[in-house]
Amino acid sequence: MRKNIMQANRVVIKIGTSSITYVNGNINLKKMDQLVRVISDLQNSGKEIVVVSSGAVGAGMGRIGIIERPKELNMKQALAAIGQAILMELYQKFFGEYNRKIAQILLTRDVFCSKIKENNAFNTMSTLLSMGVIPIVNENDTVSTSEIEGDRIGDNDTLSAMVAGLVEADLLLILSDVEGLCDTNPCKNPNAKLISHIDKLSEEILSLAEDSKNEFGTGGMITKLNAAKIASKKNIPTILTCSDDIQNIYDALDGKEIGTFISAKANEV
Ligand SMILES: Nc1ncnc2c1ncn2[C@@H]1O[C@H](COP(=O)(O)OP(=O)(O)O)[C@@H](O)[C@H]1O
Ligand SMILES: N[C@@H](CCC(=O)OP(=O)(O)O)C(=O)O
Repeated sequence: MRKNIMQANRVVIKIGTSSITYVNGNINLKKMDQLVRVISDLQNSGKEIVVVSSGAVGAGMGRIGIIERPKELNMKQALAAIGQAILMELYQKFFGEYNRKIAQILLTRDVFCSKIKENNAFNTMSTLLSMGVIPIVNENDTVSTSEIEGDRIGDNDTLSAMVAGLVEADLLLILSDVEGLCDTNPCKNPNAKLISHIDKLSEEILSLAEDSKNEFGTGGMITKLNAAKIASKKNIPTILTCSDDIQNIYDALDGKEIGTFISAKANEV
C-alpha cells in the first residue's frame, strides 16, 4: 500500500501549532528551521510542496506575552493577526536561506462553497506551483465565520484536506506532536500503541481519537482523522506522523512504516 507513496509528487504538508511553538507559545526556531530545510530539500528532489501552517495564535501569544490561550474569539483573532505576520517573517527568513520563494495564502471555508472563489484559489495555487513557489496556507482567522463555533477558531487539519483536494495532491502529510493515531491518547497513557495502518475510517477507529485540545493546538486527533476522511473522498491518502524527528518526513515519503497511514479508500470500504 505504502509503496505508491514514493511516487507522490504533489504533497500537502500540514504543520500543527504543537510542532512549531514551544509550550510557552514562543516559536520553536530549531524545529521551524529543520522543517524548512527538509521542505526545501524535497523541492530539490522534484516534489511540489504546499505547506499548511498553524501557529499564528500561538506566535501572537508569545509576542504579546500571554501564557494562557484566551477564550474570547476576538482576542484569538487579534493574536492570530499578530502571529501570522511573525510566522511569515520567519518562513521568509528560513526559506530565504535556501533561496526558496514563498507565498502567503489565507483561506476561509466559504472559498470551498463557491465555484468562483474555489477556481480563483486553484488558479493562484497552480500558478505559484508552476513558478516553483511554495504556498504557505493558513486560515484567514480575522474573517472566518463558518468554522468558528463556540470559543474556537477552526482547525487547520480540515483546511489542509480541503487544500489537498483543491490542488489535486498525491498525499496529505499531517505533522504533529504524536507519532500518529494510537489506541489511546499517548499524552495521557505511556503504554499507548501506534496504529500504523488504517484501511477504513470506521466508528471504532474514530472513537479512539480524543478531541481534547492542548494549550496551543486545536482539534486534537479527531480533526486529523476527519481530515483524512475528506482527503480520501478525493482519493488522496494521508499520513500522520511526529515532527520531533525530522527524519520521519523522509521516511514517510519513502513509504516506510512510520506514523499512521490512512488509505485513499478509507472512506469507501
Ligand atoms: N488516540 C490518540 N492518539 C494520538 N493522539 C491523540 C489521541 N487522542 C487524542 N490525541 C491528542 O491529539 C494531540 C494532537 O493534536 P493537536 O494538539 O491538535 O496537534 P497539532 O497542534 O499538531 O494540530 C496529541 O497531542 C494528543 O494529545
Ligand atoms: N489558524 C490557527 C490555526 C489553529 C489550528 O488549527 O491549530 P492546530 O490544531 O495546531 O493545527 C493558527 O494559525 O493559530
